[in-house]
Amino acid sequence: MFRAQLAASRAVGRRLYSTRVPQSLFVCARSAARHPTFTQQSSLLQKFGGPVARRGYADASQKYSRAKPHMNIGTIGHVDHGKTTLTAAITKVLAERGGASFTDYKDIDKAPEERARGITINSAHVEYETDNRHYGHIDCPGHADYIKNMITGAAQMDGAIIVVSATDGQMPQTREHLLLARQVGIKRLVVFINKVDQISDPEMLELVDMEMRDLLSTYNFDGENTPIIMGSALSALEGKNPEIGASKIVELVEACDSWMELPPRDLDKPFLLPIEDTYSISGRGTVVTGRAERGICNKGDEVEIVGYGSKTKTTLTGIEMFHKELDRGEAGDNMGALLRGIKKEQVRRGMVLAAPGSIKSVKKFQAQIYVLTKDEGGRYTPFVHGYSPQLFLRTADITTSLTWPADVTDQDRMIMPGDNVEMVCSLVHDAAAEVGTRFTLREGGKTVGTGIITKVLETA
Ligand SMILES: Nc1nc2c(ncn2[C@@H]2O[C@H](COP(=O)(O)OP(=O)(O)OP(=O)(O)O)[C@@H](O)[C@H]2O)c(=O)[nH]1
Ligand SMILES: [Mg+2]
Repeated sequence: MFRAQLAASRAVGRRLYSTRVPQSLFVCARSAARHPTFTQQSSLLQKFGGPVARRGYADASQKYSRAKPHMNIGTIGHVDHGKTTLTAAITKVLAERGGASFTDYKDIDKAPEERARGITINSAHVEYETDNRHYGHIDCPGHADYIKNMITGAAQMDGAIIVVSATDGQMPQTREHLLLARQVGIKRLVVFINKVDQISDPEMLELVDMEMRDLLSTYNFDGENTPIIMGSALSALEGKNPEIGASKIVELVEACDSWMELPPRDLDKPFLLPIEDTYSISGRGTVVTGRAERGICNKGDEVEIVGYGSKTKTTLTGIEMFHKELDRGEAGDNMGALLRGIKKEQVRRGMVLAAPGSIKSVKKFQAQIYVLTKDEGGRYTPFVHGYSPQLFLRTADITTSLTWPADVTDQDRMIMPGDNVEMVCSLVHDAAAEVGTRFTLREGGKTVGTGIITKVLETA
């Protein structure tokens, strides 16, 4: 039965794509074999496309359309609360309405190339369209061990759907993810209370609703007005109980459209793209991927690779998004960028691609840091001057030592969970950063603090 559903939604997906491109897809498929786009050749295939793109149908004649505004959202929340099921359900329901190609649960969670390359569970990307918007959607893993991925995944989000199981209510990672969402600049969330098929007592649902509104307010979100949708992702995915299944997915997507605001894109600022991943494409060069944080870039532009001791100039020879070529990339785009004459070894995750001279790489800075409490998933015990956690800044992951600024007289003072302190961070490697850049501190699989740079003390 499932297979029939899959085939049906793929047929919808095919129709959708074939109306977008003037040629029949089979022609595309043939020409794609001769002129594959560079993301197609890379293992990005799974990450950046629905079944159509993944099977190699897209080709260079498919230009990325900017007809609808693009927004990056995703599912966050506690482990097993149903984030992946919900992601699959959204693509299924929208595929039936012609706005997506169905990506099944197993395709999101167990991407074959992830297995082949031996990466642990990574954030997975899917795309879909509503009447008003084009969404890129990241499904974040909820397990505490995968929080590192969640941080870089969440860093690409303009808005998020926080999934809470009605059977459990809010859990430690519900809180941790809310804090991280705040940290990475997400302003508005939509709540999906999942698994309502398992709840018979409406008061229980009311309680989860109230608790979530409180929690949202605690983390400075608009607890009162945030849309909360109650439904069952599994029912929607299995095509059962439409009153808590498909219709709730439609409500959820409408809530995303109306409540989440398109973020202002910093188009006037110099171009900056934090590098998330790198790929080597035989015969063409090296591709870096990530979400452009600010500015615009054009094919042929000169760019600089900054961080980890590098300050290398190169030329941007190709730009792609969701397997479609672009002449221009802009802030908010989740893109692949082809670099001229750069070897894969010269670039790595954590570096940035930037307009030449627009950002410096720093080694030491002063920052305002909030130390998480144990209830927020942080440390149970205080730490002292000299403490060395991992610092996550954009896509970079660097060991740092934390010390008191010289003007603090009591240098032996302990830093308690829940403290808000100004400290000096000395990095083992340099990273592109400036005043106002936010970061997270982690230790042994836990987020222990979050911070913002207030003063640069030493550049690379
Ligand atoms: N009864 C019921 N079960 C559900 C529902 N949604 C998801 N599940 C089940 O809950 C389990 C976890 O679902 P996932 O979608 O994998 O959860 P997740 O949040 O992505 O989990 P992680 O990625 O590991 O954090 C699976 O067994 C699902 O079938 C629902 O609406 N009702
Ligand atoms: Mg999942």
